[in-house]
Amino acid sequence: MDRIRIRGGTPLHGEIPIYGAKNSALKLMAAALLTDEPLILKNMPRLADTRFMAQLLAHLGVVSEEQNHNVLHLHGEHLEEPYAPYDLVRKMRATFNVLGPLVARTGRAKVSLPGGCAIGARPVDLHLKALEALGATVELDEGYVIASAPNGLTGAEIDFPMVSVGATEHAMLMAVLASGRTLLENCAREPEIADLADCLNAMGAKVSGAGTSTITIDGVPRLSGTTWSVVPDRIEAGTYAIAAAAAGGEVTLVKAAPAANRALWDALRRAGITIAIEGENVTVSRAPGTPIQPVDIQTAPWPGFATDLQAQFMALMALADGTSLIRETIFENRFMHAPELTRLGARIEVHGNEAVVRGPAAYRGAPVMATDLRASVSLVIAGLAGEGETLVNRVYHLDRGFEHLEEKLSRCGARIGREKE
Ligand SMILES: CC(=O)N[C@H]1[C@@H](OP(=O)(O)OP(=O)(O)OC[C@H]2O[C@@H](n3ccc(=O)[nH]c3=O)[C@H](O)[C@@H]2O)O[C@H](CO)[C@@H](O)[C@@H]1O
Ligand SMILES: C=C(OP(=O)(O)O)C(=O)O
Repeated sequence: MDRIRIRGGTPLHGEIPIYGAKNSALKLMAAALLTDEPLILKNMPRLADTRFMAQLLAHLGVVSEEQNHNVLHLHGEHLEEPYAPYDLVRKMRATFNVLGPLVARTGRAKVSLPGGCAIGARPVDLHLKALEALGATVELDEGYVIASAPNGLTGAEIDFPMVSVGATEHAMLMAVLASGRTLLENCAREPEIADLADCLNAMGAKVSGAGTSTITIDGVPRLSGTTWSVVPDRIEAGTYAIAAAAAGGEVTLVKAAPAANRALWDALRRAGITIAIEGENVTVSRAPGTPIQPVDIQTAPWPGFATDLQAQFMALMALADGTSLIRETIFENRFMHAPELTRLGARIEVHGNEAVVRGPAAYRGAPVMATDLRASVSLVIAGLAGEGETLVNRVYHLDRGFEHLEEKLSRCGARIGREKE
């Protein structure tokens, strides 16, 4: 297993290109199941998660081929048995999104309940209710969902009782091939949802309202292939922005889709970090030694502060000149980074869904354990900002969501490398 070694204390200077969004790419890949024509995805991130999704799709009959570095060609001309076994679904959440497209295209599917970051219970009840509302019968049997709609899915009105990114996307992936109109209410509004809707429309679907709380879908009998470019990864961009704020220096994030991260820019500015937005690029700067102000944040569905940036922001707030309060409202167990940040010198008390972060702390390097994807990168940020050597173990979590992390940071002057444990 790999681990990452960081010698901290060096400010970051340079440019970091932002790649395509993992959380969009995975759902776009699932859309390949909806058509017998090729779906070509450009600006694809090369991650453990996208490789894993490609394996699952291959098992289902979608042939995938990397055409060059960031272009993935997917072709589901003839699907295999619509069965997604536990071993191919357990590692991550987005694999579950094959269920709806399989039922929509083939009339049935058997898909294992999903895995993903262990940041909460993460039920899939809303996904299953959407599938039932569209007319499928759904049974649970020994950890598998068995769904059937032999005569196809039928449009329906679905009012989600809570905002869910995955359920909104999954319902769209089902309803595009249903007969008649589907109205989705209380939808998530994340930029990745509009990306998926726009790609589906380019395939011939009729989806309107994505990016607002109400999405209307007029089903079509078949979809064609298309070529689509994945939106930039706002979480990757936000992570490097916070790294530059914590370590000091000046970093330009290239093709960073700044409009997707307004809540973060606002929080960083309140913390005293300079954020300059020019077109699609963002320059983040803090002169080393300039104090960081404490800022309270609360995670919320987009356009609120992203839960996927909460751990990274906590690593920054530990350095702030005073106490900040971080409230996590999306997942009930997303503070696993707090004890690891504490090992590096942070002072954090967790009470239920609130963390009180008492700054200013001076991070000092130590061996730490990555517990989930964004928690892992918060430890990298603390390592970069601190003195001495930090060893981040269990790096496979990081590889789920960050491509070329060490290379991108090294090019900005960080002393960071990967080694075998
Ligand atoms: C692959 C992917 O895109 N993952 C993202 C997606 O996860 P994911 O799609 O799993 O997150 P959701 O928006 O669905 O989860 C929000 C909340 O709803 C709950 N819930 C969700 C579905 C359901 O059927 N029942 C239910 O109770 C969840 O447990 C959670 O408490 O959005 C999250 C919130 O922005 C991000 O942190 C994840 O990085
Ligand atoms: C929680 C995440 O991913 P997943 O939903 O796949 O677990 C994430 O990307 O931060």
